[in-house]
Amino acid sequence: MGSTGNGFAGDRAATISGGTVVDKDVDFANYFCTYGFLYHQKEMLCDRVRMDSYYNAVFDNKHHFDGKTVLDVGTGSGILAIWAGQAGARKVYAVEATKMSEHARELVKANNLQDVVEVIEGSIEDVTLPEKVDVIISEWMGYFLLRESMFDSVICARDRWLKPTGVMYPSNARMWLAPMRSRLADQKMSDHEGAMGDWFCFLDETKTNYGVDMSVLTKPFSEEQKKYYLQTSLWNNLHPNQVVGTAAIIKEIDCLTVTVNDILNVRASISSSISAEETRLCGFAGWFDVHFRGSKENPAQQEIELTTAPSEDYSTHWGQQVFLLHPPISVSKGDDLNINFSMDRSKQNHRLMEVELSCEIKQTSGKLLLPFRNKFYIE
Ligand SMILES: C[S@@+](CC[C@H](N)C(=O)[O-])C[C@H]1O[C@@H](n2cnc3c(N)ncnc32)[C@H](O)[C@@H]1O
Repeated sequence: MGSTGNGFAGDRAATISGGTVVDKDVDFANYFCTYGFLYHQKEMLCDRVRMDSYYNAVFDNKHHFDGKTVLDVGTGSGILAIWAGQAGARKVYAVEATKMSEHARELVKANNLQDVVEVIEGSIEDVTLPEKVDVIISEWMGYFLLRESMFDSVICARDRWLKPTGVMYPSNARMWLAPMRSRLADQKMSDHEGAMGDWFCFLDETKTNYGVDMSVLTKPFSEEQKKYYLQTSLWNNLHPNQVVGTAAIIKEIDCLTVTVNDILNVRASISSSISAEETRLCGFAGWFDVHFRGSKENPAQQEIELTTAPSEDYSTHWGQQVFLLHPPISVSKGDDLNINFSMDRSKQNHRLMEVELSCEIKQTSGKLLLPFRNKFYIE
């Protein structure tokens, strides 16, 4: 119907993402391949917080969809495109890079929307649509919002296919950071010590049994293990009482106007105050929220929020990203934290992130503790 999709497999062209040249085959093997499995789509479809937020955003704001044209960027199973169709869209273009598009097409047909929803297999960057759209809907958020860098593709779609009067679903996004406590810090430290203890046994045995001294590899092995156990951020669903100080916003995004350049990195200088009595500062937790507000000219009738903040009642498949300190630091209520946060894309893989976090702690007495600076990897 006037639209073309390039199959991904075998297409060795390179694309540019945020200034990085990306080999599409490598990207497919490293990133897209898991999205081709139904079990993975099902994990997202089972996330009630995610599902309820998008469902309510669409059906509480039918005026954005009724009789309109919609583009679903990365339709996966087709769920968001189907909802847009059920909410009265005249036409929905549902673009998916992987073979999941075949399941999406079947699902659309089984729900009698084949005359409205057109599933297109291909990368959104390569697809040509026959018209511009009123709404772009997409679930593009990765861990700590920006991991996966899928939002680049949504921005590309917006710049090419959204009418000047169009709206973005979601319309806004924010990243948050807060001090936290967790036993994970001790566990990771002990796992690291165990791995290094095991290495030294291995060195002895290799020398005794096979006559080769491998101790020259101790330094690189130790660096590798340190990165794995102590510097890689962790997925966790925290209880709110593990957040021991005020949370601060480190990035705000207006999905209608943001550029890829704006999301290549995140830089923030924030302060936080310890709110728990005597406790251990074990690290920092990062999470995000997105909002469905429509646009200034065409606002939502009902604003919807999707939050991945620590909650007693709900959890999401995104959880929170935890950046642990080794060793933890004793802090008390009223201590002030000045935190510098920076996040950049990994040079090896534009979908992964590297974080630098430094912090200065001023106790209520006025005494300054030794500042620290740590590097982390969001893998
Ligand atoms: C997080 S999933 C969301 C799937 C579905 N929209 C949902 O909400 O359940 C993102 C989907 O976007 C697809 N995707 C990511 N980047 C894409 C691109 N550049 N072009 C087309 N599809 C893409 C992935 O293959 C994946 O199926």
